[in-house]
Amino acid sequence: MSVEAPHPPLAPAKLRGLAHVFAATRYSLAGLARLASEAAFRHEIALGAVLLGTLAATGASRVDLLIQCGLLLLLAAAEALNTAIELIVDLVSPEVSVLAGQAKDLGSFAVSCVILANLGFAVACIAAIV
Ligand SMILES: Nc1ncnc2c1ncn2[C@@H]1O[C@H](COP(=O)(O)OP(=O)(O)OP(=O)(O)O)[C@@H](O)[C@H]1O
Repeated sequence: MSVEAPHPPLAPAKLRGLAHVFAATRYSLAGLARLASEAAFRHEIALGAVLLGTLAATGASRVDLLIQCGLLLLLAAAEALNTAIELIVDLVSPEVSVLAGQAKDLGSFAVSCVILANLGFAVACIAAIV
């Protein structure tokens, strides 16, 4: 008698219209909850609070604050994609390999670039004010 292997859980059915919008919002919130469990993301939130607080305290314009918020959102997006890369690499290559290391290093570099853009913009704004 042959024993069948258990089926992997099926992906959710494709939705359309408003149901798709609500489902996409639910998936995004689940992604945000997963990201919040990453120490790096919590450090970036702290960095964002410091940058926005410093800009506000030095009298930066609303436009500058909006641009900084946009750069911080880009940082959150980069960190989310970096975390996704790390999860996929750990899934397909849990053993040490050159390609796995390079994939993770590239994700880290992407995050570092956006952190530098945030710091550079904040410093330039503050230097222009004081
Ligand atoms: N499977 C692997 N093979 C080879 N090198 C790896 C592997 N996993 C991780 N590394 C190396 O270790 C580094 C850190 O990987 P790790 O998964 O611990 O990321 P992390 O410290 O959690 O990153 P982050 O702080 O961005 O979440 C990688 O950038 C890579 O250089």
